[in-house]
Amino acid sequence: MSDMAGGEETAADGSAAWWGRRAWELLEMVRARAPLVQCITNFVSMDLMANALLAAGASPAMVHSLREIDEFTPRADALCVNVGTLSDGWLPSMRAAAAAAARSTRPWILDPVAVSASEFRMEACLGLVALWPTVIRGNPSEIIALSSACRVRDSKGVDSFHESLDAVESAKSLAQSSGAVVAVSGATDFITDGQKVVAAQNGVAMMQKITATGCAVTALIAAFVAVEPSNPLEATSCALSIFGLAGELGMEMANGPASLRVHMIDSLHGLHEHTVASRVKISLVS
Ligand SMILES: Nc1ncnc2c1ncn2[C@@H]1O[C@H](COP(=O)(O)OP(=O)(O)OP(=O)(O)O)[C@@H](O)[C@H]1O
Ligand SMILES: Cc1ncsc1CCO
Ligand SMILES: [Mg+2]
Repeated sequence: MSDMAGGEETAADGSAAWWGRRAWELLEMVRARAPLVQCITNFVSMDLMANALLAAGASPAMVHSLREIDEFTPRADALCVNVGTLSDGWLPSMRAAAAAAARSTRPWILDPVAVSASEFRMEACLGLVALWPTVIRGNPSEIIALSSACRVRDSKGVDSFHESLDAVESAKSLAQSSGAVVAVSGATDFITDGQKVVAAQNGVAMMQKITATGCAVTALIAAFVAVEPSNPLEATSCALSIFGLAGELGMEMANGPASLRVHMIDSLHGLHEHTVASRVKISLVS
């Protein structure tokens, strides 16, 4: 709960203490409400994504058949669409679910994995961006590529070849053109609504050595936006920071990527108010 003692920290004023309390408040809301998050995601990420959502207190559902969308998507509290292992068969489900979420005023979040890998992927992502995602979260190369809507010739894979700071201007322009909050992950995560820019600095570099940590944090963003749909900028910033904090705590017990994966999930599940309030590192950049 927000502690207004002192009186001066009543808004997103950029103070670390305010953000720490806000992150705890939203995590508590996720734990209390257990939002149902529908995930249409890649085969690599399904397990980590579902377990990260469960550890945070949300309720994951990997539902992707076109025959279930009209019935199921309006009942979900948020939708996460991830094009990591995109195929002709799944794209219609992604489009239908995004449209159904938008129609039922449910937040939906896009993860444009490796958007520059092929024209098929780029066209698919541009089509999905046109369906009004609430948030778009990608690594720097993905956000730069999607923002400029052209292929990045030096990167064809799912990993990023850019630093997140390089992508801030691209993120702002993508946010302005799409109407979505755009988040770029990295050593510092940057989150923007096209005007304000927020930085979230939790996390450890080893998280990049576990496949699908980015996919999992996108799903966590969906859970946070589900409980705070009126403020996707704050919800997205807090989700990224909470996930990074779980990585930091997990790293204290890990020997490498495989054990970090396990300890990160345990840490996400066990987060306490004092740890969140004192270790969340979020600030308003501009
Ligand atoms: N150098 C770093 N230091 C600290 N945290 C990092 C670093 N790089 C990435 N992270 C964190 O790791 C998580 C995944 O981000 P990343 O940019 O690797 O996503 P991604 O490339 O989409 O991953 P994937 O495609 O494997 O799911 C995020 O929570 C991000 O904050
Ligand atoms: C490795 C990989 N390939 C397609 S999706 C995915 C998971 C990380 O995005
Ligand atoms: Mg990714």
